[in-house]
Amino acid sequence: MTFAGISLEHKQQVLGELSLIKQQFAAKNWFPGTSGNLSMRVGEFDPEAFYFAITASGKDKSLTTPEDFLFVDKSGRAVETTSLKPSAETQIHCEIYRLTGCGAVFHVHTIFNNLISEWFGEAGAVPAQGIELIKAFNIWEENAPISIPVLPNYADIPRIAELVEGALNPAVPGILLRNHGIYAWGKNAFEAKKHLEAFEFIFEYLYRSMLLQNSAAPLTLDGRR
Ligand SMILES: CSCCC(=O)C(=O)COP(=O)(O)O
Ligand SMILES: [Zn+2]
Repeated sequence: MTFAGISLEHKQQVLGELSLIKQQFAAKNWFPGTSGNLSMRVGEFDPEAFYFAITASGKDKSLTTPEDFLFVDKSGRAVETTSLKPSAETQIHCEIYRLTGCGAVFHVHTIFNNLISEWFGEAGAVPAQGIELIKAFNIWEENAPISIPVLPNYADIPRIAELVEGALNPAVPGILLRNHGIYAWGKNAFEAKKHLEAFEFIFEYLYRSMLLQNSAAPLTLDGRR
């Protein structure tokens, strides 16, 4: 046993899963300039005491090293002796776990999530409707509208973390930070990854559909403008 009765085998299984996902996201160029952070809970969820593995701060996340992750408690404090620093955005992960009881939280910066969060930043939410991939969020209603919250991108992370509770949309497992990136979560790493991929599809779809709507007059039936 290690901290809080968590077995070494369970810790290693979590680190293996996170490491694989980190490599998969890096292959999509989802960690430009050391941005992004990933976490996965270890052990059962208890709002009073939970633990998770999280990426160390400031690392090149396209590399795989023995110093990629560390374990923290519900306050974001390291629970084992380490020289590693947890992600600068650990407080946001803590708040998402506390409020949702989820099993994994993934954060990436992409061009599409930045552009869309900025475009709708003033409104405080991104509206989307009629996009098939909302089924990834377990929304099966035909043509259902969804609303993805956007929080301000304060430099002071605890200031952002305290806004998470008021912004959560129980139907939508994600929150955007304006002109910064997205946090997506799920009951486990598989689900959090599925949700993140669906969000990124939706952002690219919205971006391209806005471009199309603003492009030149539609073609006539014979292909001329
Ligand atoms: C280099 S991007 C600025 C920090 C950030 O937004 C991020 O996602 C990465 O921070 P971390 O401390 O998790 O490496
Ligand atoms: Zn970030």
